[in-house]
Amino acid sequence: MKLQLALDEHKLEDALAFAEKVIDYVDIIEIGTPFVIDSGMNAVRKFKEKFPDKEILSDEKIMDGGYYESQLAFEAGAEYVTVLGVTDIATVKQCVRAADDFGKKVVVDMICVDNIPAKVTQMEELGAHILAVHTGADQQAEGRTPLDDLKVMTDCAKKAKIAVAGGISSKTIDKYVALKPDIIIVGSAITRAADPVEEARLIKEAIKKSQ
Ligand SMILES: O=C([C@H](O)CO)[C@H](O)[C@H](O)COP(=O)(O)O
Repeated sequence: MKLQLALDEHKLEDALAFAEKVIDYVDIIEIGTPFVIDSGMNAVRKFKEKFPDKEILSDEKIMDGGYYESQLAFEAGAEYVTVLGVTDIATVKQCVRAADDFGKKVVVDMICVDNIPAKVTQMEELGAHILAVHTGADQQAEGRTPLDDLKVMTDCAKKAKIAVAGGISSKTIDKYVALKPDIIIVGSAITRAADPVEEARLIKEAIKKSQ
């Protein structure tokens, strides 16, 4: 089980310095969507240069132009790119084609997908590598969590790897690791913590204990 650190709100130089502090606990560094909007593929390149042994995810949440937008991430050094599960199947197919051409992976973000079992079947049929259960920041603000969707996903996914995101912290991590996803994604609980290193350490410890 890997820990993915989502960097959403930092500027590039601050993000690089922040990541340095917690890097020992992190397997995948996510260049989060707001960060991609702010710094683009330059952030992916800079993170890959500074942390060549870590995997990088470019959280583009692709909605169209699947091949080209995936290619941008992979050429910049990302191992993973995200596409939205709610988009047209043609776009997901193009992302998967790009990932296969570059030897990289596509993560389908299931945010706002209503029928998770049907979408899982469709995504697995077209070869999506990872499916991410995701309760977005605005949904979290209304009191929602990704736990129930993760249960549904673990019951129906047969071959894709599973990731989960949405307000997970050291206080809630045990409920998520118990369902054995392949990747746990944590953003604000670490980046906004009073002590980010301790928060990252506690989360990584819970992951290790569950294995
Ligand atoms: O994908 C994300 C969100 O849509 C903002 O871009 C976050 O990176 C993801 O939800 C993880 O962050 P937290 O929910 O703060 O843990």
